[in-house]
Amino acid sequence: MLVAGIDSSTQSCKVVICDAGTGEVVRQGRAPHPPGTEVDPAAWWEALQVAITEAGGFNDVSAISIGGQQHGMVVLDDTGRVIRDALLWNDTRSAPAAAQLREEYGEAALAERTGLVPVASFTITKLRWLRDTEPQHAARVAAVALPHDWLTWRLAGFGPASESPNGPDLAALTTDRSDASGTGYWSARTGAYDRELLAAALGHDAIVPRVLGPLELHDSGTGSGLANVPAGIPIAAGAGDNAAAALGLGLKAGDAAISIGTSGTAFGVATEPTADASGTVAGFADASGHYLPLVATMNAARVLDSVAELLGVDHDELGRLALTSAPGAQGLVLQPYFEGERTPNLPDATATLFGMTLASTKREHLARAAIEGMLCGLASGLNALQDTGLTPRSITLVGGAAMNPAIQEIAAEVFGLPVRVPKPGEYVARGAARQAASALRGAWQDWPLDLVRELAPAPQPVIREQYAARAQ
Ligand SMILES: Nc1ncnc2c1ncn2[C@@H]1O[C@H](COP(=O)(O)OP(=O)(O)O)[C@@H](O)[C@H]1O
Ligand SMILES: O=C(CO)[C@@H](O)[C@H](O)COP(=O)(O)O
Repeated sequence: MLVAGIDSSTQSCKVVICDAGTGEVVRQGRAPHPPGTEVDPAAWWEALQVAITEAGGFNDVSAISIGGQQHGMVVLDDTGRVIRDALLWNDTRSAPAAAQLREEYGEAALAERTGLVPVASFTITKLRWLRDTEPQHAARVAAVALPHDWLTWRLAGFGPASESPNGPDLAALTTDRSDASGTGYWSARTGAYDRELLAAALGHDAIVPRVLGPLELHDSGTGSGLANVPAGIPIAAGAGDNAAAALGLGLKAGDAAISIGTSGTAFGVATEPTADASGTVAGFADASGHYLPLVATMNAARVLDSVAELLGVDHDELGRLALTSAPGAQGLVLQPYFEGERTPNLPDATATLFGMTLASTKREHLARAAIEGMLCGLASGLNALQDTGLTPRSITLVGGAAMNPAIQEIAAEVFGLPVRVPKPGEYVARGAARQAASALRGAWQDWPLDLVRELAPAPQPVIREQYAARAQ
């Protein structure tokens, strides 16, 4: 029996088709998403179709689940149409709206109420921005969804009447607890929406997706009429991408992972919800019924993309160059806030290169400084997770940049824990597929995880010391 998992992530859509019993990937496909932090959801729907086709279609698939980038604001009118382009998690225009919400309700009170202290990434701040900046759009909002909610709804055949066999039934929108917990108007602690906060942000109440349980299936199976997606395939609840990665890696309570994709995230599975009034740790729920405290940075894989491009090398060569430098990169420190930053909350920050001397201003030192600076932000995130009581024995590395051997080795120098590297793969999509298999069979399926590398901690304190001395 085969199941399909989808990762509709920031940069691309990935589809894996797996054996439901073993998790072995038998086919896969992918398609790019448009660049930018404001995207027409139609582009995700088109990319999904291309990726499904590249994966050979779903004719032989028994269940499907969608994981997706978290927090993106998808606003729908009462005809099921998307009102404006979605604002993504890495769009910082709602930073003033976030500050307003923090001022109105208080940081500690919001952390207690929703698990989150609002920053520009979270959906609630985007709704407040919409209310104040595009009131004509805010007034038309009948429902608010997240990327994976909206794609699930479309795959089930819902949407504007002219495009969807099942029409614009907004009550058929669903989500799961992991993605709901990233909105800022749902509480992982109570498992309920906070409608007062939703209305205070948007200016009025709206339909929000029904939160399915971890192994619950959508009431409708597939029904979109796509040529290579037969009608009636069961669709599972789906998840936010980090929670889906936790499923794909088989993380258990107490385990932690670090993902290096467009975002950098450090997260772990906890048995109790967290409420960090400093806002460093987001108190998310996971997709299994536990919790997923998480620290996210906005500057991760693309820092390396940018420095590799500057040096005129590919990722492999960037890694090789970095390893010819030495820990501390001869004093060169890159604070990599190219896109502003979320943790720490510095939405308008830019990147800075410190410590340039005639000796340090060399290609290999810049390559290493980029990797070290990017990993130092994640190491601080890991420490913040540990401060919440999480005591992981190792870190599992995932995401596009985690496949780079230099990043793996430098991670062992900065994280202070053993680093486990799984076989290259799409672990968000695999986690979604595992959820689909488990929901279909009514019990969690254990899929083995193949590791290709395990690195012992190789502490190089100079890296974090000199970063801390320079960084904001
Ligand atoms: N070997 C590598 N070394 C460093 N970065 C890499 C490597 N391979 C891919 N990447 C980067 O990883 C990113 C894509 O990772 P991915 O986890 O798929 O991102 P997302 O889920 O945010 O869309 C891209 O920025 C890509 O350039
Ligand atoms: O905002 C967060 C987590 O809070 C990000 O992790 C997004 O969920 C995007 O993930 P990638 O597409 O970078 O994997």
